[in-house]
Amino acid sequence: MQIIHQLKMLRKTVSELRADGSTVAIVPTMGALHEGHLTLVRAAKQRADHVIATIFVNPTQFGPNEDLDAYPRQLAQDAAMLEEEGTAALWAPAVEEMYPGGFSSSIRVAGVSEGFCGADRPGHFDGVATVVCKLFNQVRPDLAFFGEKDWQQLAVIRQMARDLDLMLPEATDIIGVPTVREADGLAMSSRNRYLDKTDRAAAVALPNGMKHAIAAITSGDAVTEVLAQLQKSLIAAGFASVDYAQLADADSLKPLDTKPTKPARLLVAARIGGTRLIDNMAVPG
Ligand SMILES: Nc1ncnc2c1ncn2[C@@H]1O[C@H](COP(=O)(O)OP(=O)(O)OP(=O)(O)O)[C@@H](O)[C@H]1O
Ligand SMILES: CC(C)(CO)[C@@H](O)C(=O)[O-]
Ligand code: BAL
Repeated sequence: MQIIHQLKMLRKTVSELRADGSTVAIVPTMGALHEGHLTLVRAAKQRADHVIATIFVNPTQFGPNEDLDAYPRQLAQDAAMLEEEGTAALWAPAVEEMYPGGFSSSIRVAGVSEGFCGADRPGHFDGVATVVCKLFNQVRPDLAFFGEKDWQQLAVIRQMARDLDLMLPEATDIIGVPTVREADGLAMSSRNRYLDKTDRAAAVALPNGMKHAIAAITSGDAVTEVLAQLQKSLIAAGFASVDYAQLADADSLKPLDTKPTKPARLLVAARIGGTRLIDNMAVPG
């Protein structure tokens, strides 16, 4: 597996991989890889001849008081895991390679980026959309794989790709991969490693509370009461605060206050021991 830090070299590698008509899939990440990321790589390998993984801790998607500096960086370990999965190349640019001096563009995806994490993390999805658009232009993949764990991110990327003509038939098809969970149900996330033992044990209240809430909504309980109860149960379990716990249309992410009549999503972000965890689950409509 080639580890590439220069855009010039990336372009050369991509054209070599494509020379015989092979297809290329991209798996964008911020590194600190876990089984969730590797599942994306495996899904990509099944659908494309070659997989290019990217590792870039993108400064423009972090707010001023967020964990940009603390975010785990372990390139050698990540590279070994990707190599094991048969990844063709790892694109790991430095910040200056991605954002050379004078960089001054930004992509804003209105609507779908505005509530939920977009409301709690101003500018976050502008940073995500801009860097993902750059990654697509740098690699020009046939397929791109993202996790459903970041449901709103996936919706933002799909909207951007539609709006800016980045999707098939001429360019990139975007594939969402279901959330990979720990044995107790907690969604895998690089940030789980911030949790101490007590908070890690308490964090299981998030998926458990969500499952309970979905069962209650499905059986006809009032949505607003169920969501209020979910928030209370998270605080009782040891979460410090709940940024949002909301039912929404699965595609448009428009909030819903009543039992859904078409596929919906329960989305939650909550903080425990200084760590912000997100999760989402399907709610049948
Ligand atoms: N548990 C998971 N299951 C499926 N996909 C995942 C999972 N965790 C992350 N991904 C996906 O991997 C890609 C890279 O995500 P990222 O590197 O931010 O990892 P992360 O674990 O989500 O980290 P963070 O703690 O920053 O949220 C994204 O498309 C993300 O949705
Ligand atoms: C898509 C992404 C790699 C863009 O930096 C990031 O937001 C992530 O890891 O989910
Ligand atoms: N997994 C989403 C990237 C972020 O939280 O910045």
